[in-house]
Amino acid sequence: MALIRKIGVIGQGHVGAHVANSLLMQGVADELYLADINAQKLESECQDLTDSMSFYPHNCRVVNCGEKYELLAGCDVVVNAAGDVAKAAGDRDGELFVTAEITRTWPRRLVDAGFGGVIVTISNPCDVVATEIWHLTGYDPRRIIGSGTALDSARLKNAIARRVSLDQRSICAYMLGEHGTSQFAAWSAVNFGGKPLAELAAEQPNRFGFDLAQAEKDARFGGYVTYAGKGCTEYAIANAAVRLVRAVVSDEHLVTACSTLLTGEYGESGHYTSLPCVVGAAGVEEVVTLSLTEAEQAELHASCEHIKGNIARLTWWDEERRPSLR
Ligand SMILES: NC(=O)c1ccc[n+]([C@@H]2O[C@H](COP(=O)([O-])OP(=O)(O)OC[C@H]3O[C@@H](n4cnc5c(N)ncnc54)[C@H](O)[C@@H]3O)[C@@H](O)[C@H]2O)c1
Repeated sequence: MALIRKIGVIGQGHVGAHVANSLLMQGVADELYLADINAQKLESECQDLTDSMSFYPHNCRVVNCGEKYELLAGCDVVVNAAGDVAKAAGDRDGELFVTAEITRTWPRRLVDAGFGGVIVTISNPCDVVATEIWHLTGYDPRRIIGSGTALDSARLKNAIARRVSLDQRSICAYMLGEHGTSQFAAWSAVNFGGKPLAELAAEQPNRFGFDLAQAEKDARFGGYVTYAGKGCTEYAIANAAVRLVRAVVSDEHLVTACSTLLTGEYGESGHYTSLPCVVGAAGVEEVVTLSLTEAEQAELHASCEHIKGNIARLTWWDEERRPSLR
């Protein structure tokens, strides 16, 4: 019996539509289940994707699920990209009350329909939404992955690669903490083929002794550069999310930054944020705790405080938790 890979995408805006296209371009899905409250947009996206089927590497059945989230219950992975990106123009937190409300709709319906897969959630503020999905579903937290700083880490590699003239994929570098402005570069962990950045900077200061603060700023605010001219960011986040989906469906045990529930790492617990994680069929299988410097740990704590502050703004949170979690 052939394995049928079923992937769902909730929200067919800029990001969700690119996730769908990227999944098909990379041949990751055999069946694609798309949902959105905007019936016309959804129908148009389904038409455009199926019109492209002759050009994708594999055939795929595309299912228009409308708002029937229950139809996604058989998926191996569901990607959440529902939101209203216009509200995030100046700050991702601007979408807090919008995405928090949206998240009160679909997760329970997936639970009640017997969903047994992994959720990759993109919608902002990413760490808060991931925490909320965990609270509302009561799932094993490893099954809920926030895309978190997977994207920001790619932006950091882009910023470093431009300065040192190396392939981005050959650089090990992480932005950690919140997928928001409180994220930070874990410079102490940056290495090239196993050689730490600090050693290279001492040996070749002209090439590797670049301005760390400026490179970090490029990563932290790269999304706003993209947003400024497009009113959204789409290619990089879609590819980052599909990378996570591939790691799950192929049980890759991929090491990547992503947002996961903290359970005591660096003294933090009870909410999602990004650390390097091992991602496979079960979702987040392990969290990699780095030997962060004291200054980096202070940045992580500040980032966690910001996420916890946003969670505290959602006053209905406790009443709506699933009983098993009270
Ligand atoms: N985590 C990241 O790195 C990252 C990067 C880019 C965008 N984002 C976030 O991803 C989300 C989507 O971004 P976008 O540019 O596609 O936004 P968008 O406004 O273009 O599209 C959002 C889509 O969600 C749909 N939607 C709203 N409520 C829904 C519901 N209850 N069920 C199903 N669909 C619903 C809308 O109809 C719309 O089609 C936003 O929250 C955005 O901030 C996150």
